[in-house]
Amino acid sequence: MTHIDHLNEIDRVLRGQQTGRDSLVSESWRRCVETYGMDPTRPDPAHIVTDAELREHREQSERLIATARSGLQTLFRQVMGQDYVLLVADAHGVCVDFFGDPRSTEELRQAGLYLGSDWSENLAGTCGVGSCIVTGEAVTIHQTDHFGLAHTQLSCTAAPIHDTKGELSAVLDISLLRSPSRKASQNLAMSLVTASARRVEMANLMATTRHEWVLRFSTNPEFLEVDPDAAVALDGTGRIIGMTTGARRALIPDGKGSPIGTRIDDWMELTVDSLPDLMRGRPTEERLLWLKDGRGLFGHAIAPQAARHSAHHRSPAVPGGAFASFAGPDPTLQHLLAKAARLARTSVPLLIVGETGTGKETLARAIHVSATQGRALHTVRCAGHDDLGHLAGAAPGTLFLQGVEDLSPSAQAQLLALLDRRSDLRVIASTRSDPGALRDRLRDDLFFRLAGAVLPLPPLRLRADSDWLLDRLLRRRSADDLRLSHAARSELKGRSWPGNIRELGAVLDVAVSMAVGQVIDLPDLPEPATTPQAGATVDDLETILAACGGNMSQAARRLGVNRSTVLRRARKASLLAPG
Ligand SMILES: Nc1ncnc2c1ncn2[C@@H]1O[C@H](COP(=O)(O)OP(=O)(O)OP(=O)(O)O)[C@@H](O)[C@H]1O
Repeated sequence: MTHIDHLNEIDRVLRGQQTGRDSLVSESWRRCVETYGMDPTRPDPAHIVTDAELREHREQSERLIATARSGLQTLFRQVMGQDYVLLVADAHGVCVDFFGDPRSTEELRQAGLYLGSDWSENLAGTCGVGSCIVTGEAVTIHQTDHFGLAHTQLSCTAAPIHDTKGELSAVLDISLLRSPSRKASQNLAMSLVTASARRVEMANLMATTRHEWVLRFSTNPEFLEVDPDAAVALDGTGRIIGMTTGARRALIPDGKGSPIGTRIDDWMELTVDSLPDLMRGRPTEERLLWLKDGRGLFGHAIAPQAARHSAHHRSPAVPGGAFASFAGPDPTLQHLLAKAARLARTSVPLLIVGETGTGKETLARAIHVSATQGRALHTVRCAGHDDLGHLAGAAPGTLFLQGVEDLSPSAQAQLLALLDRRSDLRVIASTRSDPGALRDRLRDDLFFRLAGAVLPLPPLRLRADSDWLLDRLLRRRSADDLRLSHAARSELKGRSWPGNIRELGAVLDVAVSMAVGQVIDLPDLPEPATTPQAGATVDDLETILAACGGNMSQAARRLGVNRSTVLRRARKASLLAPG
């Protein structure tokens, strides 16, 4: 095509005629003339920013460049034999990183394929980087797709790189000074550039969200762990706080809106508590995720890495990582978690003791996750499980025995034999019985194999962090920041919760669906499922009073007695000054 033909075609496109050009290209030509006032006949030289400006652009993209570099070097090695150059432009269109054959430096520089060249559409006209920035999509701008006559030899294929919030942060472009005339010759370039952009986004997400859960997913189980399609980062309540472009596309196929700030269970049949089931160690085919619209994907969860503390900061009171979201400001629980975090790194068998629904399994998973990144978690529900033969070939990792008091005598014997053979299985057991009663139910030799260290989880009525827990459970259930009225909060804090956190969760499920507007009020709460038990020990009374901040009426409601009874018992137990 001659220059005259090119100018004629632009003229025809401007007059609304179809010339067979991609609509993306003809729209860009229109913008060049009608919005930027450009003239295709004027030979526009490449726009190069000054050294000082380039330094500034590079400084702003520094982290991205560092994250992207090794992946881009690999990409460059793949394409350099075919005379491609590779450039990274920032979101303004300025080339901030560049890989090209040093022998062609001068020719490339003249074509504007060099550090500091500004490829924004309003300066360079229709071009790979500029059109990618305007459309937000991967594009190939091939030869005469370019607007300006100076660029009609080039072929440029560019893909956007978004930051973890979905904002455009850079453009990756591979260009050829001389290419075959068919645009389809650049299809391979398009696959390479989009795959590389996806990997840069993934590397950036992993580097910036180390202390959060990351859920990676893929339609293809074989590539799930080596090169997943997409990923989201989740905070401890399951809110999406970071994503790759692939994740936005998978969750919102029509591209309207952003999943940032929403909860993962708005999109998938999944809660943050089930993430440990998706960790490496379980066969990939079993790690299926279901999107709410029925599509299936394979998932791979990566647990938060514990925050590193400096030596003088190693207070056992603030365990991080998987333990961080387990409890709020309750000194007993914080102490327990610090102990659990230390024991997690050992092979000491652990026995977690607590009433139903107090979080024994949740704690066992947190210990597993923080101790054995990527190893298997085998959960055995001991009630009704008489044959443990299937564990003989279990992969190394954690063996969680849930409700160990229910192990039959024959299962106890099998378990002992298994533990003798398999030192690569770390045992965590949970029980609702107190350790004395458990010892009566198990063989002595087994009891002592399991109870290396005992971790007692307090029932909800004795926890001092009920405000924290209420807020956490509520955040996980409502996307629109529902609040509890003062009366509703006080009523919930006053209940005795025989079903503990599980029961509280179920009550909040009802309350969230009953609430009108932004506030959950008393009438939105379901009645307690059972009446409270009045027979509290002196220890319980003291702890409940402390957990209720000394509030006699709240303590009375938790215990199911009236206020004067609490007062009388507290005085009798010398918990209050007489008077
Ligand atoms: N620290 C926590 N924060 C939020 N939710 C929690 C916490 N601990 C437990 N839960 C929730 O409470 C419910 C019960 O937890 P879990 O199954 O761990 O209890 P459990 O003590 O093992 O119960 P059971 O003895 O009846 O099997 C689950 O839905 C879990 O997600």
